[in-house]
Amino acid sequence: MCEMKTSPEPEVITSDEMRALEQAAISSGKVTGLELMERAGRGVVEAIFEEWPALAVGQHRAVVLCGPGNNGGDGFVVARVLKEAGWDVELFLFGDATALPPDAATNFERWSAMGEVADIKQALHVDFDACDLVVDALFGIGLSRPVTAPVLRDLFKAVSQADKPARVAIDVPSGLDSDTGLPPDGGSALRADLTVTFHAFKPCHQMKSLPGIVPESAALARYTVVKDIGL
Ligand SMILES: NC(=O)C1=CN([C@@H]2O[C@H](COP(=O)(O)OP(=O)(O)OC[C@H]3O[C@@H](n4cnc5c(N)ncnc54)[C@H](O)[C@@H]3O)[C@@H](O)[C@H]2O)[C@H](O)CC1
Ligand SMILES: [K+]
Repeated sequence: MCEMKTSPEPEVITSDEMRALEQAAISSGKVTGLELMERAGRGVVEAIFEEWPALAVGQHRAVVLCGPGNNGGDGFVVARVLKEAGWDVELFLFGDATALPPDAATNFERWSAMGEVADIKQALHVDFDACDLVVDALFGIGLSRPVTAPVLRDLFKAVSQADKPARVAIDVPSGLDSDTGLPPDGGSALRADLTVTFHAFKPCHQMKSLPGIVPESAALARYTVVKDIGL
């Protein structure tokens, strides 16, 4: 069952509509992509503390999984904000840090000044049941093909099967197409307990079930919340 915590009239927009809104705001000079990313990352942390108030106090352990695009960029912001709050944060990157898009690269640098960036393969050695939080910043609305990389398939299974950690997806549970809510061509998808999306719901957040998805990679988000990023 996928519930959406929403205002009376939940707005739903497509990923193309979201990109157009972001681009218009940036082109108008109203805001920069970097500022939108900062607001997004801070909105994710806010949503985490609202959903799990116990995490808002004291020290906890987070694992942040970053991808090669701006969804990963949001993950670098989340990692930095949690570290600044006194958390123990481990960050793993899937992709080439030198090929990150500009805003993500800036946040890669900001994170690198305070913490390590390990290769995603190292995340397979993490005991996820010793973590309080796993942040999925691998893919958002830019997923363009099935997730088939073996390291990601193995990682998705390990995270999905862990009992302890709160699993939070940034924007979209990775591996799902944000407009269909399904993994393209039977690729893998990462389970989320909470998805934090921005400005408005996307069609994937309405999915009641994921027909045909491989059970152990069930990606159905229990809850989706929308955070305003000032668009
Ligand atoms: N645009 C903005 O100002 C903001 C965006 N936000 C966040 O950005 C993502 C969308 O970022 P984008 O770079 O367009 O896409 P992704 O990060 O989701 O992924 C693209 C990246 O991943 C590669 N890729 C796609 N599919 C696969 C695959 N199956 N296997 C391997 N690699 C894949 C692709 O080649 C790209 O390199 C959005 O969701 C938000 O999280 C901010 O939140 C707000 C500002
Ligand atoms: K994600």
